Amino acid sequence: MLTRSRVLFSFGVFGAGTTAAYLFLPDKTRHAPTVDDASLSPSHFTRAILTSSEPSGPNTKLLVLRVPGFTKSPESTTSASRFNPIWSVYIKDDDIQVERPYTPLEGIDEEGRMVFWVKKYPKGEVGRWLHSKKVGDQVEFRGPLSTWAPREDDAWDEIVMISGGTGITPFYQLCHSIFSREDNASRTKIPRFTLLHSSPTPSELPPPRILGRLREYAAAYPDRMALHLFVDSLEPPPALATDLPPLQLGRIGKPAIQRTLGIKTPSWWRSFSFFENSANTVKPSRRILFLVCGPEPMIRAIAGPYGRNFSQGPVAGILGELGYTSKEVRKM
Ligand SMILES: Cc1cc2nc3c(=O)[nH]c(=O)nc-3n(C[C@H](O)[C@H](O)[C@H](O)COP(=O)(O)OP(=O)(O)OC[C@H]3O[C@@H](n4cnc5c(N)ncnc54)[C@H](O)[C@@H]3O)c2cc1C
Repeated sequence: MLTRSRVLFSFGVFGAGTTAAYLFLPDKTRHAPTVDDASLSPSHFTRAILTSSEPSGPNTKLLVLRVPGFTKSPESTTSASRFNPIWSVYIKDDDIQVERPYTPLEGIDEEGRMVFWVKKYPKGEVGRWLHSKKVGDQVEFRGPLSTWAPREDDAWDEIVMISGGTGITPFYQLCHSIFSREDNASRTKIPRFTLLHSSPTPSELPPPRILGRLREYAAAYPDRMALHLFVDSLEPPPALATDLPPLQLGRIGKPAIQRTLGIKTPSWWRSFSFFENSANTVKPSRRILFLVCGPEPMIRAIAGPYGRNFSQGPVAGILGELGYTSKEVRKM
C-alpha cells in the first residue's frame, strides 16, 4: 500500500555534471530498490501511473505521470538573486532494466503529477518504451537529480539558453519556475533570460503546451525574457497549425547568436584580415552565461565537443570563436 510521504529535494549532493558522470561511472544506485511509498529520492525508485499520453508531433509525446499518495512539502525559498535548480528524474524501462533522465516540464504538482515531453528515436530504448506505454500502466522513476543549479555567488546579467529538439525541456522548466509566478518574475535581481530554440521543421517544434507558455512569458516580461525560434526548413507545416510563432529560417549559427546578443560584427575588410578569429567581434560588457542543450552535433557546433566521459571539455565552436570560456558556457 502506498503511504503519504514528502518529497526530498536533495539537490545539494548532486553537483554539476552528475547526470553525465552517472551514465559512465559504476554506481550502486543503478540497482536502486523500488519503495512502496510515495517518497522521492535519487537512491530509490518510486512507482507512478501514466495518466495521459498524447502525440505532440511526428516522434514526440506529452506524457503525464502521477505518483499516488504524493504530498508536496512547502517549496524552499530561494534568495532574491537566485532561482531554483533545473532537475530531472531517471525513468526505468522495466523490460530491459535501463534508465534515462527526463525533465518534468513544470516540476511536480500538489497531486504528484509530472508532465514530460519525450522524443522517440528509431533505435532508442527508453523513449520507444515510454511511447508504447498505455494510460494506467506503471512507470518507475527516481530523482530529483540536479541538471544545472546556479551557484550562490553567480551574478549573471543574462542567461542565454540554446536548445535543439527536446533539449528545450530543461529551459522550459527553468523559465516556467520563474515566469509562471509574478512574485518570482518581478524580482529585481534575476538575470535576463534569452532562449534560442531550433527544430528541424515547424511540425517538430515543441507543442503549444511548451511554446505557448514561453511566448506568454516573453510577452508579459519583454525586458526579462526573449524567445527566438529557428527551423531548418519551413516544410512540412505542423498538422494542427493554428498560431505559428514567428520563425527564423536556418540553424542557430554565429550570425544568429551575434544578432540576438547585439554583438557588433566587424567591418567587411576586417573579416579578411588576420583579426579573423580573435578581434572580429566585440563581446558585450554584460556578464552572459550560455546553457546549451540538444543533440550532440548541435552542442559541438555551438560550444565544442564534450570532454572525456561527457565532462564539459574546453569551449570551442561558435561560442569559442566569440571568446567565451568554460566559466561562461555550460553544455547540458
Ligand atoms: C538531464 C537530461 C534531461 C533529459 N530530458 C529529456 C526530456 O525531457 N525529454 C526527452 O525526450 N529526452 C530527454 N533527455 C534525453 C534522454 O535522457 C535520452 O537520452 C533519450 O530519450 C534517448 O534515450 P533512448 O533510450 O530512447 O535512446 P538510446 O537507446 O539512448 O539511443 C538510441 C539511438 O538514438 C540516438 N539518440 C539518442 N539520443 C539522441 C539525441 N538526443 N539526439 C539524436 N539522437 C539521439 C542514439 O545515437 C542511438 O542511435 C534528457 C537527457 C538528459 C541528460
